[in-house]
Amino acid sequence: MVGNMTTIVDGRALANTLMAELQKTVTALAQQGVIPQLRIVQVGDDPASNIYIRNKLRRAEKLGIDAQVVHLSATISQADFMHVLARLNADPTVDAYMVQEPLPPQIDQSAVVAAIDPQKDADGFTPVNFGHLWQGDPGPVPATPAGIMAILDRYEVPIQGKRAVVIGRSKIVGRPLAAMLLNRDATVTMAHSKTVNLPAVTREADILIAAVGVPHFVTADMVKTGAVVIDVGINRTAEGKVTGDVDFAAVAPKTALITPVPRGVGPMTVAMLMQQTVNLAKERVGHE
Ligand SMILES: Nc1nc2c(c(=O)[nH]1)N[C@@H](CN(C=O)c1ccc(C(=O)N[C@@H](CCC(=O)O)C(=O)O)cc1)CN2
Repeated sequence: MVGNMTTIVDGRALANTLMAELQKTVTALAQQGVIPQLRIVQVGDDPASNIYIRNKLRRAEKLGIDAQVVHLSATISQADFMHVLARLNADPTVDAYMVQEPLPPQIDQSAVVAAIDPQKDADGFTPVNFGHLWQGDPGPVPATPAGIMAILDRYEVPIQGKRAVVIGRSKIVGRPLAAMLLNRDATVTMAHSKTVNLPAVTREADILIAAVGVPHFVTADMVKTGAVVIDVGINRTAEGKVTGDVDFAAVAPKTALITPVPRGVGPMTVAMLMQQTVNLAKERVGHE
């Protein structure tokens, strides 16, 4: 049971709405002879990555984006990997590409991200684009936090002046999301594994974002009544199901709005990647 006043976000429906809007741009580009070109670099065969990549390919095909996987061996060397990235950077037919994470241990992830051409950075992970984001002048931005901001906006959650607490400081979610919230004039706290008295910190939040990677980490006592709670967790149970970082059943009745897992933030990640690919393709055409 969820409290009367709780809104449960439907991330899949919202992603569909945004994609229907994006479809108009893709159709207009196609009329100019432009098909956005996305490449997804996959190293090895991580089962979860296979699912996410399949979702991305499906979504791209439906929209009319040409998305192709560059599949590399799990044992590829750093040097060979860098050659693949150099080829993608130099290929004028590629608008945007991303390197699916996680990467195998022999690969230096920071070096990989730094080697991506910032103008083809579908994920918004490069240091250059990260810098732009933190300067309040964003270019391409990471898809998951962009999806969270889209949820907040489409569900008309006020951000300016609100206290936002982000639990988790990853490069994919926590750090860029903190910058995005700050750019929208929230008062942002970044909490993490070394934060002292975390429940006292999270109880201050008007907007609480859990990006920890621990199932049911956020319990009801950590949440202020009437808060907005965004669950970024994708944790696999022993039964192969997906569960979030928030104890949904206990927390939801206290909230004004909450995202479920699955069908909350996850589908928005794929939608935002599509949006970013189209933006980068548009920029290329504009620059021609
Ligand atoms: N280079 C990147 N690697 C990874 C990213 C990323 O943004 N860029 N994010 C995640 C994986 N990811 C996208 O790549 C992703 C995760 C989850 C979903 C999603 O739709 N989840 C569904 C559940 C699907 C399931 O059954 O597993 C949901 O929440 O409803 C899409 C994309 C890590 N790597």
